Amino acid sequence: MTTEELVQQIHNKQSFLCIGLDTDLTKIPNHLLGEEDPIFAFNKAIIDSTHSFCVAYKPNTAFYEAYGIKGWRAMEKTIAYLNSNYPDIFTIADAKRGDIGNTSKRYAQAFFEDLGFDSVTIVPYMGRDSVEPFLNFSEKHTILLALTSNAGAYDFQTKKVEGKELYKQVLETSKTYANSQNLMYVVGATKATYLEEIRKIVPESFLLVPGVGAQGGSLEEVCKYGMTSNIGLLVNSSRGIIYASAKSDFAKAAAEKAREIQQQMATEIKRFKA
Ligand SMILES: O=C(O)c1cc(=O)[nH]c(=O)n1[C@@H]1O[C@H](COP(=O)(O)O)[C@@H](O)[C@H]1O
Repeated sequence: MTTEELVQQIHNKQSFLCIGLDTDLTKIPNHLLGEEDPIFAFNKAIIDSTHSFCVAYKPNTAFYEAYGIKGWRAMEKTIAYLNSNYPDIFTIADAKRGDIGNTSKRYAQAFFEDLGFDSVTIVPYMGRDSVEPFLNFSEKHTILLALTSNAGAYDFQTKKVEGKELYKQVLETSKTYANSQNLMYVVGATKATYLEEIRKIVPESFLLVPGVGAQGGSLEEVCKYGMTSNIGLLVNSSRGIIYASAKSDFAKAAAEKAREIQQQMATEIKRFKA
């Protein structure tokens, strides 16, 4: 999917919501456990009930890999279901990969070609040759961790190296990579005030912003510091939406939660344009 198509979808739906499919068998409603593939059954119900309120879905691969071959199959079925039923939706494999060049190339093939995701999250620590193999794919997006939402982000990402914070170096250096137009960045919603500085370095890039909902980040602050004329934001919530209810009404409850966030987003878009 091109960035232009993503922007169009955001305007059409008045939403820049990404729903995280962090599907956990210990949290899904009991009645689904008797299904042949409970993870896929849960995802399908969540997708069918929420798709009109969001523009992206982000399965975090850890939640699938944890169940071995069954989990991987459920992820394959989920992305195939999205691609055939809701082809306008942007898909993110939250896999946080990155390795030496020839290995990264294989990861890129796995997520972009075999599974058919639009994007994948990548750890920048191994540098240029670990990221560029992902950037080679046209109409695919590489989402580089810049400043993450967790407390450990302060261990390295905000530390100064040669006078500049590491997350700023990640942003600046990655702009020199081949095909850097295919880059997006992760910035945690819990670090919204940093967005002002981040926008000075990447004024137009799309940012994936996880951390509203269960982690307590503020949508209003994210928009205040991070929104651009193309919106430029994909704000993710996982647990706060998909586990809104653990009963048989789980899909309806998720839709209500997603709709609530979509309406806040529509207000933020209006406020920005005013
Ligand atoms: O790359 C991510 O998506 C990510 C980066 C980050 O800095 N913080 C973060 O929470 N995430 C992911 O975003 C999701 C957040 O889930 P909730 O806290 O349940 O909304 C999880 O899948 C995390 O792995």
